Amino acid sequence: MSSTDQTGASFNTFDHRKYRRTPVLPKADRRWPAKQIESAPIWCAVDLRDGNQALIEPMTVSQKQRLWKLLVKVGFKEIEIGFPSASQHDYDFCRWLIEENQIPDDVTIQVLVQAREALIERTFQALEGAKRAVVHVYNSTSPVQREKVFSMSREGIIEIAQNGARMVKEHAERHPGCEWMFEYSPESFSSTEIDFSIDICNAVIDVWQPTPEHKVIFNLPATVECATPNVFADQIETFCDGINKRDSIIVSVHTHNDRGCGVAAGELAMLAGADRVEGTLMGNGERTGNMDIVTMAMNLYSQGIDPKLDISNADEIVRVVAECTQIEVHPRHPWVGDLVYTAFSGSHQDAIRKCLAQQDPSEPWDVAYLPIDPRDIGRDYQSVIRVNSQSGKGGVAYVLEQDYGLEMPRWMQIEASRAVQAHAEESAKEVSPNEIWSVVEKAFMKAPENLALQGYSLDRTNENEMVSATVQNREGVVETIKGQGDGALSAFCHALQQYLNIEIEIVHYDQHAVGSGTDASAVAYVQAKINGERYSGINRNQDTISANLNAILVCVNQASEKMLEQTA
Ligand SMILES: CC(=O)SCCNC(=O)CCNC(=O)[C@H](O)C(C)(C)COP(=O)(O)OP(=O)(O)OC[C@H]1O[C@@H](n2cnc3c(N)ncnc32)[C@H](O)[C@@H]1OP(=O)(O)O
Ligand SMILES: CC(C)C(=O)C(=O)O
Ligand SMILES: [Mg+2]
Repeated sequence: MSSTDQTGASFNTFDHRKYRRTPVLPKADRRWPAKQIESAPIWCAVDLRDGNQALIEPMTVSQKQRLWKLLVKVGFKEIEIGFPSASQHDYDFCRWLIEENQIPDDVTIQVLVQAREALIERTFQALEGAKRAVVHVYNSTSPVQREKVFSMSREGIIEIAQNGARMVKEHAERHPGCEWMFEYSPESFSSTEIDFSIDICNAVIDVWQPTPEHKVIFNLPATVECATPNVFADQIETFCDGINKRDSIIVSVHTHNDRGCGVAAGELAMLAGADRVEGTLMGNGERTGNMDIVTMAMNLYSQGIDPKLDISNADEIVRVVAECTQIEVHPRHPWVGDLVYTAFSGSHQDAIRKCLAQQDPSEPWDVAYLPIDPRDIGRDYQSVIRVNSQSGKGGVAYVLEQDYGLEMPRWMQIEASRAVQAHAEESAKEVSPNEIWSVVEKAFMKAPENLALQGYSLDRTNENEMVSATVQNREGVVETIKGQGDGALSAFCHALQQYLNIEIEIVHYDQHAVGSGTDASAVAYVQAKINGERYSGINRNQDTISANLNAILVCVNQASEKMLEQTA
């Protein structure tokens, strides 16, 4: 297939010449780049409308009810509940909210409607009995919509907007029992010439006559995201500068994510003057979705700004949204995906483990690779470090410390990590904490029992420790061996040296307690050079000396096994 450009030349498929660049506004007084976001915007959740209209199977009333309850729980004070004139489901849902008193006093519902008489009438029927509501009316304003969809001049499009605004106002006046608020969206704002966007909104102002006490909302959508976020920010700043009665207007933005910058555009729009942000949880919505409110709220949170939304139970949010929309959340979704606080790679694990160990709970969060404390959103540290073939000693050490209480010295971490790495490479899979333990147990704790310790006694004379130990060999013969040294470990090595006729030199030795009180035990780590080769052993025991002697026995047994293999 081919099409033609303005000069009559044909385009191929995947031919970039087919597309036009979005112009950048010639703006001399750009102020937004020097600003910072200081506080959360007024949030409006549009999950039940924009999110819903994009689903393969729109939500049932009961799914909407569930999502509504979640939105209220998360703390939204403005919630667009649907397009009641478009479907019976949306109408019934609106009636349920009102008739069943489901709307908390501090929450305002919002409904969307086209600028069309019959639809506006039906919308007000749906809102009968509401205490407070935002009626959101829209029509599209961009050149392509004007020329190809509506076949109208700018004047005709302004007339649609003014008629819609007038009808909404008149209906509201007929229902004085409700505290009404009006919202107008020049749909496709981001693709509309900025002077026309300002003109059409000023024309709506003429109808609605807002005041600082009774403001109206102008919601400026990037209906289809078509440029870099800075271009959108320029449009918002220019709009804020040019609109009449700015003090009577709440400037709202509603970005979509076609280029993957929905959140960035929303954030830059706030710098440019937007007061309010519409979006959805995890960004469900038309095509690539709406602006993701969870992401923007967490972006604020991670900068020390109160997002005015409670994302502390992220897993519940993810679960309910996925169940209601039937769309899974990607495991790498910003802030709330399953894998976003998990490090597999060695150097990341090492840095995280060191930083977590130094993090003072009374100091600001300062942990490499973890932009927030995962516990803030209900995640635990358990899953922060996971091990596969990309992992290093830090990860293995972290898992063994967290799950099994082993505080391995650095040299032992290196040994353990080698064994786990070899296992991971062989299996080509993630290695679970259980498997890590099994690998370490097999390699360093459970060497074949060529020699087993049955008991020992110590006798200290002058500077020397005398050890007398009962050992059983693989044939079941029990013997008492004796040695002396400047401590129990060296005395035991001396005894083993004589008994087995081998050379033993302790290269590393460490030990620590695990637990406290009657549950306390000791863990000993020993690395020994036996007949010129290094072996490492770990033993955990109620008794510290037994832990030490057993750890050296692991090394000796490994060496014996190797010697047996070599002579076989
Ligand atoms: C960017 C957005 O998300 S906008 C919101 C979009 N959401 C939805 O459309 C979901 C709900 N909508 C619907 O279910 C249907 O569109 C309904 C029930 C509201 C209306 O359905 P229908 O009357 O069958 O018509 P349809 O939506 O196709 O309307 C197109 C007509 O309305 C006109 N129209 C479209 N939008 C608007 C508007 N905002 N204001 C005034 N007229 C409009 C069109 O020009 C067209 O007119 P024509 O029939 O004279 O050619
Ligand atoms: C109705 C409007 C606000 C909309 O959803 C959009 O333009 O994306
Ligand atoms: Mg939208």
